Amino acid sequence: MGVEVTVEGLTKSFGSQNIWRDVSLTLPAGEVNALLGPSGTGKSVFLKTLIGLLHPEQGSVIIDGTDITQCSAKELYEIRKLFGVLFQDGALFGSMSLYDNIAFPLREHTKKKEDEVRRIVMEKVELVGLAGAEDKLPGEISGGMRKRAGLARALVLDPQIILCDEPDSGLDPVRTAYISQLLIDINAEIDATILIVTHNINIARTIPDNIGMLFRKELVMFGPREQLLTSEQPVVKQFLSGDRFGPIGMSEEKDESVAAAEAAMQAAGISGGGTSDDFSEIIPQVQPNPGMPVRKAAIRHRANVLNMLHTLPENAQHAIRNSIAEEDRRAAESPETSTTLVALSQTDFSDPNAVYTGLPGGPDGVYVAPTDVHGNAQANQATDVVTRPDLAKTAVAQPAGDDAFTQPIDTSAIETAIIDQSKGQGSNQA
Ligand SMILES: Nc1ncnc2c1ncn2[C@@H]1O[C@H](COP(=O)(O)OP(=O)(O)OP(=O)(O)O)[C@@H](O)[C@H]1O
Repeated sequence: MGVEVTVEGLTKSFGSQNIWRDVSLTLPAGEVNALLGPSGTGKSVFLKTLIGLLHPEQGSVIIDGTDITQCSAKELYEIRKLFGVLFQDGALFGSMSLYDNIAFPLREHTKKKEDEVRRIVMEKVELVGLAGAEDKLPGEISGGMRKRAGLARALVLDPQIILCDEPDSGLDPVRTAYISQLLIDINAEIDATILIVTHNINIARTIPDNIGMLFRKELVMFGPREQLLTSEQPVVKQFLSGDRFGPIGMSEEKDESVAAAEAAMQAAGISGGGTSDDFSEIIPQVQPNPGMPVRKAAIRHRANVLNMLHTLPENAQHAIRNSIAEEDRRAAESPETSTTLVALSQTDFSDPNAVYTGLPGGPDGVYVAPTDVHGNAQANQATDVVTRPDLAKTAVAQPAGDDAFTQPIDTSAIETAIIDQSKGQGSNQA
C-alpha cells in the first residue's frame, strides 16, 4: 500500500525570495492528489521538497515515520527508493534507448540480473503502451511517448509514492486523457500514493481524490476534490474557469486600479476569456479500466471523507453526497464490471469468514466486494468498507441515500466487533 506523506508548516525560500510558507497537508496513503496553482507559485519546488531535492527553511515532511528534512543522507537515499518521479519533460537520457532509460533505476539501485531487469522493463513498457518502441532514442519519438517512457521509468522500482510534474504538458487532450487513465489504473494496481502537479482543469475535475491549490505563497486549500471544485473563493473560481478577470494576474498580484478596470469591463459584459462551465457540477471521477482491481484508496477515501464531511462547507457536502450516490448507482447497475466502490447490504459481521471470504483484493488492506460473502453480486442498499481486522482500523456500514451521510461515522462499534471476532477465531487470512 502507498505511504502517507505528512507535510507540516513547510516554508521554502531562495535567498530573499519566499516561495511559499507554512504549508501543511497530508497526502493520504494510496490516494490520488492534485496540486494546482498559477505559474510560478512553487508547485515544482514543492515536489522537489517532498523528495528532498530541495531543503525547506522550516517545517517537516514525514514519510514512513522519517522526517526527510532532518534525516541523514543515507536515510534520505533509502526513502527516495519509495518514490517514482515523472518530471515535466520526462527527463530521459538523450543518448540512451528507451529500454536503457527505463532500466536505469533498476541497474542503479538494485542488484537484479539482466534477465530480471528485462522482465520488469518489458512489463512497464507494455503497461504504458510503448511495446515495439523500446529501442528508439528519446529524440526519435513524440512528446507523448517520452512522457510515457518517463512514467515507465518512474514505475520500475515499484514506488509507493508517485510524483508527476505536469503529466499533460505538451500533450493533446486525448493523450492527456490516456495518461490520466493510466495513472488511475496504476493506482488501482499498486495502490501507490500519487501527487499530480497540473494546470489541467480536466485532470483536476476527473482524476484526483483530493485537490490543493497554491496561491500568493500559501496553500489556499487542500481537501476532497468536491471541496475545491465547489469553492466560492474568487481565486479558485478564476483559476478553474481560466478567466483573466479575478485576483490572479499575469504577474503574481494585480494592483487595485487594474482590478477596478477589470471589474468595470466585466460589468459591461466584456469576456475575460474564461469558460462558463459550472464546476460545482461534479463530473464522475475516472475509474480503473475493466479488468483492473478495485481502487482500494477509493474505499479509504470514502471513509475519510465521510468522517470529515460535517467539517466541510455545505455545498461541498452536497457535492460529495451526490458523488457517492452516483458511484453507488453505477456500481449497482453493473456490479460485474464496475471497479468503483461497490455497495453491499449483507455483510455478516457476526461471521468472521464473512469479512474475508469471496472478497476481492489483496491480503493487505481494505476490501470492497462486488459480490456478497457467498460470491453473489449485490445491489446497494448499504455501503460496507471492511478492512482486515488484524491490520485494520476502519469499518463502515451506512445505509445509502442522502440522510446516511449527514453525521460523522462512528466506526468504533464495528471495529471492536470485528477485532473481538478475530481474536476469538484465530486466523484472519483470506
Ligand atoms: N533552484 C532554484 N533557485 C532559485 N529559484 C528557483 C529555483 N527553483 C525554482 N525557483 C523559483 O521558484 C519559483 C517557483 O517555481 P516553480 O517552478 O516551482 O513554479 P511552478 O508553480 O511549478 O510554475 P509552473 O506552473 O510555471 O511550472 C519561481 O520563481 C522560480 O524561479
